[in-house]
Amino acid sequence: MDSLFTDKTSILGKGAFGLVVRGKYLGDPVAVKTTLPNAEVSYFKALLSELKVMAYIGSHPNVVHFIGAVTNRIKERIVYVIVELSPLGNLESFLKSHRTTYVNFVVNNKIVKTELPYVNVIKRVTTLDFVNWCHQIASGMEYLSKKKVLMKL
Ligand SMILES: Nc1ncnc2c1ncn2[C@@H]1O[C@H](COP(=O)(O)OP(=O)(O)OP(=O)(O)O)[C@@H](O)[C@H]1O
Repeated sequence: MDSLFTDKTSILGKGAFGLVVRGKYLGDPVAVKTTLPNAEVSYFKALLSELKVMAYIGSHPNVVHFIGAVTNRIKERIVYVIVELSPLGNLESFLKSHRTTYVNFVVNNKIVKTELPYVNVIKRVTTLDFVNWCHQIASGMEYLSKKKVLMKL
């Protein structure tokens, strides 16, 4: 696990105090979240809170699935939270990197297209994807909000 901090090829995300890396669990790719060795205690506590929430939330198709956590070194303030890997990373970066190839199906509040011609071999993001993603996000949020009512944070 200490190689987490040296192996740059597997880094999915890194902040001033947190690190998310690609890993494997039972042969499947996963994301492993931890705090950096220099992290302030408040960041470690935030990760523990996140772990507590994730363990409580349970499973929903539109919420990143919690797999488990490595807590045997918790007294040294080292914890690894293991979650499902989102192969395309975070939505904001994905949208930004696809901005130039986006195909708009709506002009002046009217649907002008509903699909792309078959010749488009490269997958392009369209308005239909946006509608789909909005529905998925809303569905995940609805599940979380129902859970929140039941959880005392
Ligand atoms: N399950 C995952 N699969 C793939 N990449 C991930 C996963 N979780 C996090 N990442 C990557 O690591 C970055 C940091 O993740 P982290 O969970 O610390 O922050 P966040 O909650 O996604 O966003 P914020 O930085 O706004 O808190 C994400 O922006 C994403 O690029």
